[in-house]
Amino acid sequence: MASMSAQEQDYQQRVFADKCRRLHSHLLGTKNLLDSIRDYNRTKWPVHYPLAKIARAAEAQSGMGMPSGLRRSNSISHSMSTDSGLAPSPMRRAMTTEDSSAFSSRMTSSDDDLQPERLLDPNDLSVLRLDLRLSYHADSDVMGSLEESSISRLFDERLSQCEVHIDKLIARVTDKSSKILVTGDLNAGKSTLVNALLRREILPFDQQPCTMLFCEVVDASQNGGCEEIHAVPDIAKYDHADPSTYVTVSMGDLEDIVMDNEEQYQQLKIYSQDKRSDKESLLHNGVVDVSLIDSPGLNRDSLKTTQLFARQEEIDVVVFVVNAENHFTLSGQDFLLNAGNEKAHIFIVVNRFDAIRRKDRCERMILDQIKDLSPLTYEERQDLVHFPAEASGSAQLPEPFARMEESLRSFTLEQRFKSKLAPAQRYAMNVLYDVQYLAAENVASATKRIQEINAILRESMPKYETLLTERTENSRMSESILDDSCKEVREHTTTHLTNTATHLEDYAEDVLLAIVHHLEHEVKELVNDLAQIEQHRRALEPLAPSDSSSGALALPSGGSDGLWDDGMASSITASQLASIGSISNALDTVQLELGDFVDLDLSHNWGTLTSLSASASMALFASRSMASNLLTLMRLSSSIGPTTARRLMVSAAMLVGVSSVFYMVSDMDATVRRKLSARRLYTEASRAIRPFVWQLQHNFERMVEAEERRRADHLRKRHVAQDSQIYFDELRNKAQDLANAVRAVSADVCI
Ligand SMILES: Nc1nc2c(ncn2[C@@H]2O[C@H](COP(=O)(O)OP(=O)(O)OP(=O)(O)O)[C@@H](O)[C@H]2O)c(=O)[nH]1
Repeated sequence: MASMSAQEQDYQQRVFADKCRRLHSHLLGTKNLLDSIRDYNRTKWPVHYPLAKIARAAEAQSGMGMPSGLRRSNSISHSMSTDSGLAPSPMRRAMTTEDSSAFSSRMTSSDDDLQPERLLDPNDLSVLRLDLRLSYHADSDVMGSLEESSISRLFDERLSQCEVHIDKLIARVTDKSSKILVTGDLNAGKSTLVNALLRREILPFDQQPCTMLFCEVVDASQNGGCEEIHAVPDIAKYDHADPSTYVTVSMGDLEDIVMDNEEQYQQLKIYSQDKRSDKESLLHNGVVDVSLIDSPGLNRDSLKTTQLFARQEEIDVVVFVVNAENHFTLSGQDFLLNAGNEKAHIFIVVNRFDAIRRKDRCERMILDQIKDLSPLTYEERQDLVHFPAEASGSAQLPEPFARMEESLRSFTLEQRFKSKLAPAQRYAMNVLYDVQYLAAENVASATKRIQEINAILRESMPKYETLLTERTENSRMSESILDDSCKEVREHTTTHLTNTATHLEDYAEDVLLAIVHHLEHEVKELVNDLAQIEQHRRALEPLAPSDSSSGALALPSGGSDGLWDDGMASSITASQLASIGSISNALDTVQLELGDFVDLDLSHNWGTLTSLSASASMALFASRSMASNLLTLMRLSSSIGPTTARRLMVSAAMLVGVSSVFYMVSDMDATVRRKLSARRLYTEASRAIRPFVWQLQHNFERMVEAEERRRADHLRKRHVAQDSQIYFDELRNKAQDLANAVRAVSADVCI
């Protein structure tokens, strides 16, 4: 790669600044989209996560016979996966499973430097894939076993993580410096390489593993030109202007700290002066501030490896140092596979190559490995894969090392877009592809939901309409039944009572006639007696003085001979009450009262009653031609004895009493008719039946209300689904537009 002129450098600076600005804006847009999805997921529509499809994709992936190292585990157990911009092909969303064979043939090809083909099924997610530690199968209904809310919560967390990562990418895009991570297996020669690039033996090196923490070598100009070593316990809080965030270490103690660090420091910041010119120095080069980070061996322990992965977003260039004697170990392969997802291009330095006897064979074998592990790196192997001889620190470096150094400088400086902006661009693209994919899934899900609800509403409509009709019909019918029932009760009651009253009347009449006959007999007997007495008196008349002054009938009055004493009255009243009480009981069902049958207010009506009874008795006497006999009786009463008169009067009193009852009973029908009017019977019956009608109508109302609530609930859900359909459709379009804009940032990457 030829060096750029000052003019070219200036132009490239401006282009780079423009790309940074655009990418920064798109990253913000992407973050806003995620924010909007989070909000929607929380408040309106739990985002449908296509677990089953992803499970099938995972199975299809494993069915394609990919090497185990190339398969993604179902669980994103590695934090690298969280942060990586696992790049899908622009075509991957359009692919179907039928395309999988074609897909597999494209696995190692590339149509876009920034969009390396993913080793994933098209129906898959990358950045927004959930960390579900499940062993699921395509056939199993995983969604069914997981609460929708749990998925929603996990998805919310994933979105949150993505937003945090985008914030870091934004910080990177606006950062004016570049970080080069030097990594590789234990004792591969990482520290030796960094020292060679710095032309100073700053970092300790040894035949045995010695680097125990990350050592970042930064140009001293970033520390006011002062050479210092800061041991940083918490790199997230580090501020070189705040001494409380680090411990200053002398150059003499550096080796001890690097070799013996026991987790007390996360990182060393080594501010070093490079007295070389900008053209020669990698740290200060006149274009961008570069720092070199030496790291512990990948296979030292998982903790440091994890830390390394977690810090991926801060790294612009990865220099992977591989020991030519060991080739790529498993940990090295794993790193390249994962790092390659975000850092499509890895700068590879094959160390200890000088010690190899069959160099061509070694070179071929290592390149073959690289071809599998990092296809894009392999494609640019001329610039990115180097086999330098050991840099001994002498002023005159071997030619392969000089070429490697120039390539690294060029890769870092001239292709900063690839090394610095591309990871952010790739990550944003992956997020936006995932958003499009999820948006499409949710549009489909919402559409399906709407169709289901429409089907439910359609199917339930006849039932609802029938219910409404039946409610109206029931209301009308129940009123009609009520009316009919009341009429029936009224008629039945009237008939029954009339019959009862008639029977009572007949009975009373029979009793009265018997008494009348008895009385007639008594009167006849009495008349006969009187006739005999008369004869006897006439026979004796000459012997006795005449007493014609007492010709009038003298009824006994007062004392125990009184006919209408209270005892008699109460006796009649009690018997009347007793007989009529049974009727009252029989009529309880319609809540009739005794007073409805007879006028029992005797205290007020007694006078009327007695006079009417007397009239009735007289009428009976008249009808039986007893008037003359009675008149005779009355006329002769003065001449009969008290015993005979009492018999007569008792019989007469009985006649009067029975006549009174007869009157009351004979009047009962009229009283019943008067008091129990048709309207009253109707009202009473209605009052008795109405609660059942109300209950029936209430039950119908409740059924209608329940159905209406169900329908309202479905309508509400359909409304939410329709909103979601619109929202996710718009989201898909926005994500697509944004993805195009992000892609366009790299359009003029080569100037
Ligand atoms: N022959 C040869 N030896 C090398 C080369 N590079 C490094 N070494 C030696 O390999 C040993 C380990 O080198 P380091 O730089 O300490 O390796 P490292 O990868 O930093 O080791 P750790 O940080 O402990 O993982 C040292 O003795 C170096 O002199 C090389 O290119 N050729």
